[in-house]
Amino acid sequence: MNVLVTGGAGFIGSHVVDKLIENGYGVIVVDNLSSGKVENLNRNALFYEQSIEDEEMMERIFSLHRPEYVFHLAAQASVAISVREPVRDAETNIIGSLVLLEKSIKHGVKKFIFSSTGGAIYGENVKVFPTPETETPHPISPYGIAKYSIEMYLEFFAREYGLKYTVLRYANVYGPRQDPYGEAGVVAIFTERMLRGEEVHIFGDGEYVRDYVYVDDVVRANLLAMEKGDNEVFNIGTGRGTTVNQLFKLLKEITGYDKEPVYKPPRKGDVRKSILDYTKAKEKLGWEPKIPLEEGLKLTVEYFRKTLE
Ligand SMILES: O=c1ccn([C@@H]2O[C@H](COP(=O)(O)OP(=O)(O)O[C@H]3O[C@H](CO)[C@H](O)[C@H](O)[C@H]3O)[C@@H](O)[C@H]2O)c(=O)[nH]1
Repeated sequence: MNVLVTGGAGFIGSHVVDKLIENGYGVIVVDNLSSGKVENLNRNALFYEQSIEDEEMMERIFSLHRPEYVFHLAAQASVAISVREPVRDAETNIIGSLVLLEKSIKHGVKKFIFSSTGGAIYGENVKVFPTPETETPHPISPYGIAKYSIEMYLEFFAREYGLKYTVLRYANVYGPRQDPYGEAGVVAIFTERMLRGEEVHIFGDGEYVRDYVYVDDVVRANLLAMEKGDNEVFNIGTGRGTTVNQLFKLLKEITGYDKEPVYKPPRKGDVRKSILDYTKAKEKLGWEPKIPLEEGLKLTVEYFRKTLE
């Protein structure tokens, strides 16, 4: 059976591809390598270096390979870039997603599994932690706005054309292959800098709380969504909050880093706290996180050590 993974050369997408191939699926990857890397690509996947906005090419790929499932992970993934360049963000995250949705309907895709954001969708005025899906989204960045728009488009396409979908709202995903050079992905950034013996910067007082979820757990949620959770939205997080200061300490111990952090002014637009309630995913997808933070960080450090050798 053929499945399509957009963003399959990226951090999370490439892990989804690996698992699908391990399970015997024929995997077609569409990735324009804007942030994805060829090294991440599974050699048993069929690869198109292609932007999802390219309607003609998407038509060709869908009619040639007839994917039964679409895992949509291609995105302009930086919140900061979305603030600076909302048009570019919308071209990929809104228009690109719409092209895929149209093709999915036209070619009879069985299910569309959409990677959304838990971190950027609920906004600043949340009162309940861990936050459940019943909290009304109030995205405060073009990135969050685009992700939420696609969630609403999915609802529309389901009602109007019977498209089946599942939305997965991720917490802060970390693990092997996360890019340590971007502006986001604090675990990758800290790990790389500590292993190189470089300065580590903490923005603000370091008391900003996030919910860090290991990439393998996120992959499992994607595969479970093939069978379950039709036309529903799920938080994929751990329900556990960790401050940047705590994260620094944990990684310092694992890597053997011997310097103190350097505190910098707070980063614009950072929410103080984000923790996701995953009760619904547990009940309806049979999903729960399996890798505790300490273990996931060890696995991540091991990976980064190897890439530096
Ligand atoms: O060098 C750094 C980098 C980050 N941070 C802090 O670490 C925390 C986490 O920052 P990230 O950039 O890793 O992630 P965000 O919480 O900003 O999350 C955003 O980036 C994520 C990427 O990992 C996801 O895309 C998520 O949906 C989106 O909201 C923040 O308090 C940030 O200020 C530092 O102190 N120093």
